[in-house]
Amino acid sequence: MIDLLKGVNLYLIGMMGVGKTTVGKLLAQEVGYRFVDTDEIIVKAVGKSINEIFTENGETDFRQLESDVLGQVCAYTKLIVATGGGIVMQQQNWGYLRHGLIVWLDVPIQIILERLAEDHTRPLLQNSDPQGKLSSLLEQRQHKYSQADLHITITATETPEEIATRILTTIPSILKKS
Ligand SMILES: Nc1ncnc2c1ncn2[C@@H]1O[C@H](COP(=O)(O)OP(=O)(O)O)[C@@H](O)[C@H]1O
Ligand SMILES: O=C(O)C1=C[C@@H](OP(=O)(O)O)[C@@H](O)[C@H](O)C1
Ligand SMILES: [Mg+2]
Repeated sequence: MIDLLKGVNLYLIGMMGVGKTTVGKLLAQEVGYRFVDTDEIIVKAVGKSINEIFTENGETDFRQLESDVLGQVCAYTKLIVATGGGIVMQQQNWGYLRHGLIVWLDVPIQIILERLAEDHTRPLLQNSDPQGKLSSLLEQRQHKYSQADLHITITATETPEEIATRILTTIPSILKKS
């Protein structure tokens, strides 16, 4: 697998809560790549949580930081990159993502809601109608996510380990196509 990838980065995209950060760490271990998370880099660079950045700086600033970080990250090789769910909405970001292989983790909204029910770290869901918000975000984003090289549809019972294994077993088929 490592030989097949030839150092090419893997970018995980998809809605918040689909498991990009969790599965990304496992993939990095399996492939022997470094793991990076664009949210984590932003938090370290700014010295504020994602919630604080959204509240104090605003989403527009966050999106600029996200693009800056992605632009810097894509200069490196041998990375598994977990992105934030909204990264697909800036056209400029696709130029960066296309440096590597793009994997869309696709999980039904109902499962995401259950996973994030007690989570307060996603500012876009801190309102009275998280289900409505997730639905409208997915509607805006779905056609962007669908431009990934690999679409992984995840069931309610699939573990992060099983998902990582499935991604790694499917990659050879998309590499042959390109
Ligand atoms: N396959 C899975 N099965 C059950 N829970 C999961 C799975 N993948 C992720 N989670 C949980 O869902 C939450 C969101 O996962 P996370 O990796 O942060 O998603 P993302 O980075 O896509 O927002 C975390 O609590 C994580 O432990
Ligand atoms: O979907 C989004 O717009 C966001 C997703 C979050 O990352 P995760 O997808 O890792 O939760 C984080 O970047 C921010 O809260 C905004
Ligand atoms: Mg994440």
